[in-house]
Amino acid sequence: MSCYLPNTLATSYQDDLQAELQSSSDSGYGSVLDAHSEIPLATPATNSNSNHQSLLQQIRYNDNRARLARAIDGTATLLSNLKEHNDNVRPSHYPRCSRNQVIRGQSSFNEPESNRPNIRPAFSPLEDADQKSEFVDDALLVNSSVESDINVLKLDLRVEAHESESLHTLEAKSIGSLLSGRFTKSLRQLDALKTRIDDTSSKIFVTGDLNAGKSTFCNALLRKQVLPEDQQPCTNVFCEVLDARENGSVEEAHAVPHGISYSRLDERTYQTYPLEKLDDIVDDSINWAQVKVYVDDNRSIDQSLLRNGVVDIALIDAPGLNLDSLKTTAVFARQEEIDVVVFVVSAENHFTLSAKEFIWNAANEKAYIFIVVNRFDNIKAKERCRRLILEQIEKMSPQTFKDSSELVHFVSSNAVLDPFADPSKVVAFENLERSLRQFILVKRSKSKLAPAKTYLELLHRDIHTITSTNKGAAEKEYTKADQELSLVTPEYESTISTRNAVSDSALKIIEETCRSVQKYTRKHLQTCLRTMDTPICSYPGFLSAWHYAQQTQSMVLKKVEGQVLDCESFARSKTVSGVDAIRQLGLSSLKQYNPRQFNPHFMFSRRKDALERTISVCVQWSDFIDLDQQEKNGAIGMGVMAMTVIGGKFLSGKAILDGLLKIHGIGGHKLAGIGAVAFAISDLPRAIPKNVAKRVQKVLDSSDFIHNNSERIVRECRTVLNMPIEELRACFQSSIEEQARKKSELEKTKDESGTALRFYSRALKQSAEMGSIVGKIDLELD
Ligand SMILES: Nc1nc2c(ncn2[C@@H]2O[C@H](COP(=O)(O)OP(=O)(O)OP(=O)(O)O)[C@@H](O)[C@H]2O)c(=O)[nH]1
Repeated sequence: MSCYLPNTLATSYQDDLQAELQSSSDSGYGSVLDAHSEIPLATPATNSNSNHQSLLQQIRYNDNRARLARAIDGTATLLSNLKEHNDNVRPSHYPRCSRNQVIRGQSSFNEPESNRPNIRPAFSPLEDADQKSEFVDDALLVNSSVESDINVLKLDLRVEAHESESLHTLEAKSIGSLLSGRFTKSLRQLDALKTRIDDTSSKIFVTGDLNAGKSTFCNALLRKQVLPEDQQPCTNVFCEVLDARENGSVEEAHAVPHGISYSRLDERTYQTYPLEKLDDIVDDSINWAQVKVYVDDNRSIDQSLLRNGVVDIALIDAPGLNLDSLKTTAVFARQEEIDVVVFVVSAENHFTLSAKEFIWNAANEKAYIFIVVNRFDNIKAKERCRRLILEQIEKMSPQTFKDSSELVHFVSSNAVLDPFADPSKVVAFENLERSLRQFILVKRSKSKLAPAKTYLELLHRDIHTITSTNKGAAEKEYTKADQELSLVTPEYESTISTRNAVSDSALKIIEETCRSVQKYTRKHLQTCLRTMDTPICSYPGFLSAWHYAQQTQSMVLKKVEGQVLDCESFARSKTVSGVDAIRQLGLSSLKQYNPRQFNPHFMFSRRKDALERTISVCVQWSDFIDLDQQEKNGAIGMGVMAMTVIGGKFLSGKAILDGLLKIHGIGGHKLAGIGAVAFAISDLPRAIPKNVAKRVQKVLDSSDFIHNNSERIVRECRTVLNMPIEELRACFQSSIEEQARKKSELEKTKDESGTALRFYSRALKQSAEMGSIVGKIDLELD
């Protein structure tokens, strides 16, 4: 476990150290130590500064690590929210922009230009919405230019979209689902980065020419004689030196056979040896692929390399390089967990061909290599040796040569554990150790923290682009819905009130029409019935009295029926006017109103109408005598009786006459009878129309003829007039329903886009803040 200082403590301590360093004449590592000389120029004061700087770097590393860890957590939460919104609320838009817009965008992240990843400049987090709104046109659509705008959240639509779908036909849902996949992938990546920056283990890979003193160098670092040293090449197996606390504080060696994946907890994967037996194992490359050497290092964290307060370091002592081992060693050095490659070269031999090839390749991959020029004590012309070696390094790794004061050290490793050695050699080695510690931190910062920082920056640029796009789209959608609602709502309310007003007016038209028709019908029929007792046809004479009565009755009935038809005709014309008036209401108030064809001739054309207007009456004997007048003449009782006896039998005038005479003869008042008969005959032209009218009237009264017909006619008018009203209502209803549907959709859109607007505004702000924090993290530890 590493010992991290709390951030607040770290910051205050950092400030103190900074102040102290500023007051010092030395500004950094390079000026403190002449790394090319075995005899250090450092004084105790400068050594102290160097220690402080080393500690300061540790603090800064831990501070950066903690800030990146917080940024990763915050970004993961933000990304989860974006995914949740995209998955469950509404699919996100994917930006489409032109290259011009990309060029116009400026990065706001506080990072030196040279350190920025090789990506397009993103929009400033606090950029105004106008610029963004240009960015969101056709937001749902994508085109190839989008590839240059989005990095880690980029949708590879050529691969991810179904072949049959062109980019422009991808629906919002499909884009949302593709984005969701990207969010998930990015969340996984954040998780991996968090694990990576939380990982405190680090490996130093020590390689070099045969017999250059690699094992001696490792032992010097450990301040312990652990690895076998020999005059002749003896290390044939990769030896990894680890802290014994990782092995329950037991010092021992685990020899791992070829083809076996080592697991400390699984004893089947290795064979255990005491450290004293290492000589036998490291030589035996036939049986062992690698050896794990657990060593106790109880020194304080500022002295111990295995446990230095920031990282848990493992040292790997590799077999000496030759043409056979070159390939294997190069593969080993390339491993992800190798943070630092230390190349040990003998000052006496300089670089061999294998060494040159290895450094050349490793320099290309790891950029910087820490070079230990060992056995410097054996060199007399030290300056010449240093110059020659540096010239070689310049050719192999220009980067390493550039920082050679920090990365190239001329030492004598065997002096460290030699109690009689020249102290200056030990000091030189200690300076190497400090450089190595710094180098490890710098490398670690680059290998562990830099990828996290770069990824977070890229991700926040993408999140910024996507949230800007979505915010812009939501804003546009909200404004549009709001504007449309401000038109649709009053229109909808107006349609409802117009519908009510039109309905009232139409009902009024119906009532007025029906009232007028009813009034007309009643009055007309009543007048007709009152005036039908006047002779209606010419009297053909006594002998045709029966025919006269029949004709009179027929004409009376026809007259009544005619008057009913007249009323119907009046009602029809009134109805036509009413229908027209109602339709006019519809035409003036509805945009889409196509009334059905109306044929007024179909009114009153049913069989029922014909029956209602027809009167069924038969001619009767009483039609021939005016009973009122006979009563006055005193013969009523006899006449009535006689007529009752023969009533219905006479068929002609002669028969009537005979009948009348018999009636009066039987009564014994012959003369009076003859007189009465004569009167009755003479009264027939007047009596018949009067009696027929009276009887018809009676029949009509008893059958409620006027009322029934007026009701029938009015009912028909009402039925017909209701039709255009129903049409109008239906039209209004569909118009209102359409407007209500549109209104409800707009309200929903406004509500949803308002929610999205608030959500993306928040996300944009959070991303801008986090992006800015990440941008300010300076991983340079020098
Ligand atoms: N004079 C001198 N001798 C050294 C120095 N460092 C190591 N040696 C000697 O060099 C010889 C080889 O040292 P090793 O540490 O075994 O070399 P190596 O590189 O590990 O050897 P292999 O891995 O087996 O190839 C030993 O005899 C060491 O004592 C040094 O700085 N000065």
